[in-house]
Amino acid sequence: MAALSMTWSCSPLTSSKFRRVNRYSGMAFASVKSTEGLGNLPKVILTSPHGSEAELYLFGACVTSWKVDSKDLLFVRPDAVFNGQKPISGGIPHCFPQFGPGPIQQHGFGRNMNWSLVSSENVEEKPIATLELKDGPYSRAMWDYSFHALYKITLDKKTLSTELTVKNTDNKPFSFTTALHTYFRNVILIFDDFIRLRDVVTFPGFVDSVYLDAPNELQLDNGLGDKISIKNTNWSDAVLWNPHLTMEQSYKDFVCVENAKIGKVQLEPEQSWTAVQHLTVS
Ligand SMILES: O=P(O)(O)OC[C@H]1O[C@@H](O)[C@H](O)[C@@H](O)[C@@H]1O
Repeated sequence: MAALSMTWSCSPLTSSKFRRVNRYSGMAFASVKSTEGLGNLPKVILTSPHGSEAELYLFGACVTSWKVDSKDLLFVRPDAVFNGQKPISGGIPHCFPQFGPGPIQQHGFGRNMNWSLVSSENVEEKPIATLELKDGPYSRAMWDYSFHALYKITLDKKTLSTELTVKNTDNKPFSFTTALHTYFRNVILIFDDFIRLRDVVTFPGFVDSVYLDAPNELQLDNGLGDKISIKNTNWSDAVLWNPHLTMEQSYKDFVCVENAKIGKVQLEPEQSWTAVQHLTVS
């Protein structure tokens, strides 16, 4: 029986002793690139060495495209505007700090403010961009609290992950509701919530439903040959929305499956809340 054994003598890793060799020479690298998108808005492109790509706008921290094998699994509505005034209607907009209608603007101001890119890195061939949003005069006029939100987007071969952390940086408690209002490209409107209920929810017409305490994995059959797993940690609720005839030109092309927190998140000063979403296509 053959065995291979190697003994290494340990010496400090100094640059004079070791020559760095590029294991992946000739291969593509993960990258995070800042550029300009539609309406001259700042855009970030994440490219994975495995060929997948994601695009996000700093305005609203909105991921507008997620391509695997050159196929975009997200959908941007044909009526979307890229003018830095109105939220981008498509991709993955944020609803923060309010989901739906209420005391402040519909779905809150998070999708209507400029976030900043605070870091970009490549970890184990995965490009990662982290965006930040803090309160300012615009948010304070509607919601008078100091907060700090971080949004980390990681791209892998077949997975797009997002991690949202909201911290209370005020000296008083606050509460909020929130969602990731994901628009999926779709043709046959079938939503298969197979993990817990083994139910299939179809979209025969207008659908606008909130599922409290939803399973932490949902499966979407987009009718285009893809099954998309929508897995989450801490997004306890789900929202399904398709506008049907109120958006006649495009309702057949998308469905929104939203990871949400409809029950309020209550944060004391210095406390934070984190929720993760993984979209994986197979
Ligand atoms: O047009 P907006 O503000 O982006 O909202 C779209 C829809 O968002 C969904 O999350 C809501 O459940 C719907 O009621 C709403 O119509």
